[in-house]
Amino acid sequence: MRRKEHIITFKGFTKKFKNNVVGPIDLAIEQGKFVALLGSSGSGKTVILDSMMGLIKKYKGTITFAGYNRKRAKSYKANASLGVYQQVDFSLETLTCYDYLKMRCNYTGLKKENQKEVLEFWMKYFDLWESRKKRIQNFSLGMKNRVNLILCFLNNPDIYILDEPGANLDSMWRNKINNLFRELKSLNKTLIVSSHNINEIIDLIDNYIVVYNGSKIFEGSKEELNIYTKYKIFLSEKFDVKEFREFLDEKGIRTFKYDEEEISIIFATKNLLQINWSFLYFIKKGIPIINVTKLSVNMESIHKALEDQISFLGDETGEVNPRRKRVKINK
Ligand SMILES: Nc1ncnc2c1ncn2[C@@H]1O[C@H](COP(=O)(O)OP(=O)(O)OP(=O)(O)O)[C@@H](O)[C@H]1O
Repeated sequence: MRRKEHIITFKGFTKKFKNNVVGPIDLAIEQGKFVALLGSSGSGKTVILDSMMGLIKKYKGTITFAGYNRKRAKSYKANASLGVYQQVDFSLETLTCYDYLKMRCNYTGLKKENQKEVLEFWMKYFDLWESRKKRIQNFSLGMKNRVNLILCFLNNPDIYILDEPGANLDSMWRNKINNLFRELKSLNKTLIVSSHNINEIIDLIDNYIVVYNGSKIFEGSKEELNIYTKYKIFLSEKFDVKEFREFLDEKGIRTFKYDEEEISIIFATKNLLQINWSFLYFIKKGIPIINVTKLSVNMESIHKALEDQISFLGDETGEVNPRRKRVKINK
């Protein structure tokens, strides 16, 4: 069997702040995998990502990134294979889009003779070529976000770190980015995406890392996370809810809220194929299906999926020692 190659590792990583601590955290990210780093606001995602990128240097433990120890001076060399997406605020940026991106090309070490071709390709891809002579500060939020996205592709990196990539983008752009991610996957690139909401790319994710109050509470695959996808199905007429629930129950599919007024019911599946059972049921009954909506996977559903595996020290009332807010790691 091929040995797993870990392109990023955290060993005993601990970052202390005055009133808080992130860690200790151990992580191992395999080359070619897409990893979602999930956690509610303030759980530690940015601290983890900034440390991964080498922006935070003072911490306990060891981080290796593309073969470099992040604490070593030469670790900046690892950034040649790194593409980062963060929401940069361009409100004070007086350069035109083209000039700004050209300047950023110089930082990435992209050869001068290749810069024009690369810039033209990505600006056309993200539909900014026509606006290349306009100042970025006057761009719409969506356009600024696309400039941010271009930044992470300029140096054709092997590792991508993206912090909330779907924000301020409409569905057309999110689909386009999804296709781009699919291509990156086929090229064996590694991608770490941090998000509150992972709906758009859920099908592309191999592994999940979930953090809570500065601790890692889960690291593993979607199957291990035991997360299911919820669907809401709308019917054209009333049906025997009890019988429908029993039918799905037999197939191992959980059902949730029935809304009598809109005649809809929510059910949850572990794989896409299971949806067909509900279609089959209503087709057999001759009840027309009006619509089926995929509901979002949010932090609430992730915490629910982990409920059985974790026991929180402290409670909702906040009676936790803020300096050592810990949860048991169950892996
Ligand atoms: N420079 C800092 N000084 C003091 N505390 C900090 C600092 N940076 C982060 N923290 C604390 O560390 C914890 C983790 O913060 P972090 O920004 O990593 O959360 P996050 O998961 O990225 O949240 P969000 O989704 O809102 O961006 C928080 O309690 C935060 O207050």
